[in-house]
Amino acid sequence: MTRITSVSLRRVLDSRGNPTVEADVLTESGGFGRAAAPSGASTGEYEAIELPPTEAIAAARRHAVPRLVDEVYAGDQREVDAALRAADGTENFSEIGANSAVAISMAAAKAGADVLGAPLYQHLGGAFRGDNFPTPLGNVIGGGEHAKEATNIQEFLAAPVGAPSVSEAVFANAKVHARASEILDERGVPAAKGDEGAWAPAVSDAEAFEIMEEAVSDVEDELGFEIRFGLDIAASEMFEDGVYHYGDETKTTDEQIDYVAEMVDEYDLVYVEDPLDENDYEGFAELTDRVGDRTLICGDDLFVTNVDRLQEGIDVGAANSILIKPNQIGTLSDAFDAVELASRNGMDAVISHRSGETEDTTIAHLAVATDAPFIKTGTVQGERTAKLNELIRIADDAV
Ligand SMILES: C=C(OP(=O)(O)O)C(=O)O
Ligand SMILES: [Mg+2]
Repeated sequence: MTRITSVSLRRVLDSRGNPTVEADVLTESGGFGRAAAPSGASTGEYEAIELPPTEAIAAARRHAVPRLVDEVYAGDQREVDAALRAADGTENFSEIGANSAVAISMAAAKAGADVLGAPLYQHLGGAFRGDNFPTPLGNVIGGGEHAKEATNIQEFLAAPVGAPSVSEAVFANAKVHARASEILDERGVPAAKGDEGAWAPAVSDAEAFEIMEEAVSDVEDELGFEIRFGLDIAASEMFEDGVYHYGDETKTTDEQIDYVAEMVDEYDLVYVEDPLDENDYEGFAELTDRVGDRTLICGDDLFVTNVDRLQEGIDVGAANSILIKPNQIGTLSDAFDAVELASRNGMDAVISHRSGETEDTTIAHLAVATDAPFIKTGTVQGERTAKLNELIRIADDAV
């Protein structure tokens, strides 16, 4: 029933106005799935290769589509993803593009779910999924590669850890975002928005910490449940010539570790992503050793959703959490392998969007399917609310 009968690929717009790859997968019994590849700006050095969409589409039509159509069952995700890997023939999807691969992989999963009449999270995660929901990490203030002339730290993320439901968590983050805007106004600081819809004011990181603390605590008082915050430092983007650049100032690796450890304690941070350069496993391990008992130290550019890099990290205790971005590795099977390796080693897997997104909602289902403790998918703005609203629908069982 789930035999694939057609795979079509096209260029569509992403949230930055760039073209990206969208895939439609049809099965013999009329199952249909559609998915689009997201795209990063602060991409990790070791990510799978994103090709220009026109090239990725042409290569996938030539190499992948003939291996899928009439050959593979959409209901068998491992078979779909193995066909994509075989069609590509490289380690990093440089032949057909991780953008074509991930779009097809996710579209096939949706087509498989459609045939079974099951919601995607259940098709991917099994019948017992759907009772636990991830806490959304909401990007409230940011800069780095996502906004010019704003903070050095890429993302200040609200984390409504005490929210009684996913819906209340989603609305809490929106309130923190709105409160941060009021505080910026009170301080006379104008703020545009960055790629993910976070405020991108020209303030120092120190001031952003203060604003976050105030916004989070005001909304916590108003709503009556615990809200904390966290960071994506995206430190690889700051690391040049052996030091971390904060505007005109620099920090050595030891100073960076001290700084992050101090911020964890001063602000009771619940989550810190990419605090150090993507090649610095030892630095990650030292920081995790210092503060890993009270916060999540998460590897994004460090691990790039790749089981080999994750295993290296596990071997040295480099983090206690991994960020999962399916397009960093190219297929859902590879992303699941990374989640499973993390969980077998007592690490949390956090599911994430990219800074360039579409209205695709696959990651909301992936987070529920994998029982993720957190999902990072923005706070406001259509391509972010698409995922957040999908989480609310899943919780409401109305998908
Ligand atoms: C979402 C992120 O940004 P990008 O997609 O630009 O890598 C991130 O770094 O976690
Ligand atoms: Mg990151």
